[in-house]
Amino acid sequence: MGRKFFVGGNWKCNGTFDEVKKIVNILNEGQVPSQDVVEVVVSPPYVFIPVVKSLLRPDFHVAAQNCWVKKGGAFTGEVSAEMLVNLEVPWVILGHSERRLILGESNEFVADKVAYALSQGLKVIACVGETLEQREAGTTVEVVAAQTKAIAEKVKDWTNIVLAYEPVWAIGTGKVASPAQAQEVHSELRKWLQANVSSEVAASTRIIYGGSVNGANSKELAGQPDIDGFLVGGASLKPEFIDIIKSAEVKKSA
Ligand SMILES: O=C(CO)COP(=O)(O)O
Repeated sequence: MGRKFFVGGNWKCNGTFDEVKKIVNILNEGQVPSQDVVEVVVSPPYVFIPVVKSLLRPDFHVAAQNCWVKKGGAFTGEVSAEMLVNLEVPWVILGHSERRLILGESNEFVADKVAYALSQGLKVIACVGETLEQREAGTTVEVVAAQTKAIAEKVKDWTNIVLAYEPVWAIGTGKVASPAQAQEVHSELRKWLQANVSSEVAASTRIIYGGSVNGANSKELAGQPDIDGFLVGGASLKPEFIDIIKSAEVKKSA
């Protein structure tokens, strides 16, 4: 199958110029498995992308945290996919729950963004996930399937998509999904892809987990068969991000 382990660090709206340079130093000094074993991407706020790109070790790559839904133009405050391509930013995170819930991005809007970013040559980390209310109502699988379906309706080629399952109740709360809870949803997402897209896409698409991942819980999560990596928030700003990257070794020896 060959799904290479993927670890993304989502810095969200954090950091000063000096703090960002410090984080990059920590990353540059970290001893991690080779690029054959793990793909590492960090996602600074837009304004820090150039400095991070210029200082970051060449085996780690950069992602933007969002981009505009279509070609740039008169859209004050937005950054277009073409601009990211122009700056040689290879990845973009789209559909993060903070954008869905705080900024009101719908499943369709996120799907349009994914399709447009891919059409411009970007690789996309597409996020899905349920709220606590939805989990308690027993609708988790329905919710993530609807989010994934909206994307599948607008995208034919899944080669450049990583799907990130991020339960909203686990984000920034310290309440990590148990390995079994995360595995269950990842397995359902893979089954959904198999039934609705293709067996090939189901087998090859990386499904990564996000929500209170840290250096202490990443190994056990990585041991689950359908967890192909992580999207890390808070802990990606700390030295333990290196330990999370190292959890890729669990897969290698599996
Ligand atoms: O939202 C996340 C990554 O995109 C997860 O955030 P935390 O790791 O801080 O819970």
